[in-house]
Amino acid sequence: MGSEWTLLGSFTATIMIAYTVFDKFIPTHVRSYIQIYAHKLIGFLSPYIQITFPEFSGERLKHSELFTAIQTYLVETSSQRARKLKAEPANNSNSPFLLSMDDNEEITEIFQGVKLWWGSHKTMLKTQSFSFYPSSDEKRFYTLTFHKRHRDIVSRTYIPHVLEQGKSIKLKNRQLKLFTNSCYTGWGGYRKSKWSHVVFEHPARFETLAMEKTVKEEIIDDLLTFKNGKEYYDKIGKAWKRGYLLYGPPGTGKSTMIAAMANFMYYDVYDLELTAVKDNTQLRTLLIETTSKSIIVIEDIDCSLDLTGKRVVKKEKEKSGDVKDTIKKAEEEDNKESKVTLSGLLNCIDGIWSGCAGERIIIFTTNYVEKLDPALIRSGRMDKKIELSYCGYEAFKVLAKNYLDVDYHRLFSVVEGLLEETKITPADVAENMMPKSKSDDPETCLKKLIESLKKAKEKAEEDAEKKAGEEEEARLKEEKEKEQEQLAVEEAKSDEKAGKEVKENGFIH
Ligand SMILES: Nc1ncnc2c1ncn2[C@@H]1O[C@H](COP(=O)(O)OP(=O)(O)OP(=O)(O)O)[C@@H](O)[C@H]1O
Ligand SMILES: [Mg+2]
Repeated sequence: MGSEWTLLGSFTATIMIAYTVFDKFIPTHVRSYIQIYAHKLIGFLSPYIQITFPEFSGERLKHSELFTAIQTYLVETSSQRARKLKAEPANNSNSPFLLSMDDNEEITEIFQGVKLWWGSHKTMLKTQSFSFYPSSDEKRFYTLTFHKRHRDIVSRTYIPHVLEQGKSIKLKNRQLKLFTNSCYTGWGGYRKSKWSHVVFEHPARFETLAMEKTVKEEIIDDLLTFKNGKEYYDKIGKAWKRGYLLYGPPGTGKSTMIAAMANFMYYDVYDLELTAVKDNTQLRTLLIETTSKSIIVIEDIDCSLDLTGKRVVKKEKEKSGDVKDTIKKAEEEDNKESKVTLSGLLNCIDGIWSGCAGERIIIFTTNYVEKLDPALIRSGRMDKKIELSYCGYEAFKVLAKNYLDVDYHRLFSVVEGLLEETKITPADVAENMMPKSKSDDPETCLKKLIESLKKAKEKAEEDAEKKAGEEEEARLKEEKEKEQEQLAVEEAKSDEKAGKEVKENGFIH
């Protein structure tokens, strides 16, 4: 700032020193007069404007969201520039502590060619009352100083920019949550389902997801377009939502992709277990309770809902093997209480889309896409269908980088050849390639993988041969049956003919 400001600074400092020195001797009402006139004098002489952002606002002294957003913004921008910093514990997993501008510290910032000064301050209120909380008497505030000719740009552009940035940084730094719904019995024996959550700390990222590069990029683009599409969705009059269907055999990375999406978008995950929801009404309540910027996941949709609307307990069936018992149990349960139906689910999804503002993604996963009702996966409900399939060479290279930290190895070409002839899931490739001891180098691990790929290939060939043999046997059997049928028809015909002749001629040759 110019010499004018320096002069003013010294003048203010002198006033402040005088104010501090005589603090104890001057009565409160005289002090406040001095304060008012000192500020008026400064305001009259100075071409600069100062805005104060207090930590608490309103009659009930609510924590100001404005202050929090500025604080977050300044933590990100000031820690590089401020010379007096303070370290505070952070409650996110990115870093154990946060560095922010210390009290009574000032930093400068240039925004669109405009110079601005941010100051961080703290005052102590002198209260008579006793408090257990020493910090409750502290009043913190930020000041923003700028030349009065920039008043418009600061109020119309800069402050909204700081608030928006602060909010988005806060969102990025918050801890993601994984919600699951569980059943409990409320008053009067009424069964309810409610969300409970844990911190979501899945390490999956798109970079470590093994799949074709082009498909991966397409999905990332789609997610980014969705994230930045608020205005577009408003313009076309559509709720800001997107539905994904992930399908493919077990172990191809459907759940891993959901975790990667959540980390990429910074969205909470609501893992909805339909079998723990009593009826359609409860389902609606659960979905309405979800917040925006979230991913609602219904895994194995074909197992959670029968497409005629009747719930089945396929997973249990598979586990126990005792089909009759499980069906009986499921029937008993169904008799005891109502159930979520396909139409109920569809209504809830459409309801939540139109009824709740805010960005939401809903993801269904299935191993059997062909079993799903077309109504469930029609465009508008499921906007994008993503197939996760067996491991190809590109996906293998990502896994090799993840697990062995190699970009290339002479054995890659052998693996490539075998992958073209074998169907193996990324989960199996990962399992076979993972080093089992410290002495396992990339070569050993790749050889192990090659061995299991060869075995898988042999087994597939054997299975194919067996299947071809069975098909041939079935074909021959069918042909033989047809021949016998034909023979029987012909015999019947000749018997009929002979019978006619006997009738007409009255004798047998
Ligand atoms: N495409 C992939 N990229 C990286 N890792 C993968 C991939 N697919 C599978 N994996 C690995 O295999 C494990 C199992 O994968 P995941 O649970 O995502 O499969 P899924 O498709 O959800 O299977 P399911 O249909 O049985 O639920 C994961 O923990 C991950 O380590
Ligand atoms: Mg899964």
